[in-house]
Amino acid sequence: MPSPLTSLAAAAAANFEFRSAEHVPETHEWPGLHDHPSVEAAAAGRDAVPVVDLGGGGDPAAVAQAVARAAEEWGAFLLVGHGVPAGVAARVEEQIARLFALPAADKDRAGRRPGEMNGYGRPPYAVRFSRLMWSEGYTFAAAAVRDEFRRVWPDGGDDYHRFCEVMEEHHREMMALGGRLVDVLFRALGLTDERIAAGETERKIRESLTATMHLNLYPRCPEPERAIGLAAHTDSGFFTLITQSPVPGLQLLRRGPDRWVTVPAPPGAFAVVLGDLFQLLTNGRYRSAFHRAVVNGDRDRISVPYFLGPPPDMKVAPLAAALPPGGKPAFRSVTWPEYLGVKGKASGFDASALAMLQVPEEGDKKV
Ligand SMILES: C=C1C[C@]23C[C@@]1(O)CC[C@H]2[C@@]12CCC[C@@](C)(C(=O)O1)[C@H]2[C@@H]3C(=O)O
Ligand SMILES: O=C(O)CCC(=O)C(=O)O
Ligand SMILES: [Fe+2]
Repeated sequence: MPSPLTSLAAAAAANFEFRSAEHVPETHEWPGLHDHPSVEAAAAGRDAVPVVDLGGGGDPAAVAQAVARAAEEWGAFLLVGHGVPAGVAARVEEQIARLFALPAADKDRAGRRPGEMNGYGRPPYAVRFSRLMWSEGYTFAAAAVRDEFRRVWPDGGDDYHRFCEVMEEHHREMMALGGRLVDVLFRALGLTDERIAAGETERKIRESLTATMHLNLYPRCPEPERAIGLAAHTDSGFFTLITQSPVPGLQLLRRGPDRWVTVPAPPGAFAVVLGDLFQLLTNGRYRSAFHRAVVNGDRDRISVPYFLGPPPDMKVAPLAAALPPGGKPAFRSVTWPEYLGVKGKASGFDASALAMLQVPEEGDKKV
């Protein structure tokens, strides 16, 4: 793991102005970005990013089969036919562009404080890296938007109210869609409708979902090959619904041969990315997706990941219904904050951290 930024470099970088940059400075230059080639998603074949259509008329069994394949092989898919009105994403993007265009002093009032998750600034895992990413971010609990954004607009006002209304509309739509998607993912695992509706754990998971939003602005970059918008990682919660500008930038790592597949960004589609806790919940059957965001030489890009996961005090364990007959859970139970602690100590920011929660199989030697 590269050493964290020195305080001097961090201070210099904090004042960095993306808009006036003609080059990528050393503080933002990432080595190893092209260790694997980047490829466009194909229309068919092994690099075709799976598309799941929830639209009416589809055979539920066929939808479940498509979701199971996507979740097992990619840990990600594009979601269409979801019923969320197109205007919601357009309004969200407009408001986020306005937020990030505010004077630095307004945004810095909401700066993320050390040890805190919420606020304006670099994403939490950025402390692990010695280089800076080509992006601005803002993280907040989706249910607390009004309190959070008083930090940016202490006096309230029209801009504040409009921003909050639009984020709340997005939150309502995404939470409803997230609940539907939990059921679809469970059905794809082979759970019966009865179990999904009435199984105690299954119901608890659906009804207690919590949501965090992280707003990303990737400013146009004069040398896009030398910078990264968001370094490669897996998300740690259950799954993430990503709204993105019609500018591709999200990439998924595919193995054998290793390559970064760029996810298309058709208007109206959400990218769904499974996180590590869903991998644990399904006893390893579904995979979290290792992904990153690249930057664009001509255009800004905005993405709005909506992270869904369990409440902080809920222990997540492999679902009984996901175990093979007579099989044992492969992982011990963990809360989301406990898992973030485990992952924070691992060498990469990916699902390999789950290995630390693995239950030794019978017959394994104790060391
Ligand atoms: C809910 C969360 C997921 C996240 C950590 C966080 O508490 C809030 C921000 C999320 C984010 C966004 C950028 C990448 C990421 C790895 C990070 O550092 O912050 C993810 C975190 C995650 O999924 O673990
Ligand atoms: O910008 C994107 O499409 C991906 C964002 C992302 O992976 C994240 O914020 O965790
Ligand atoms: Fe992510």
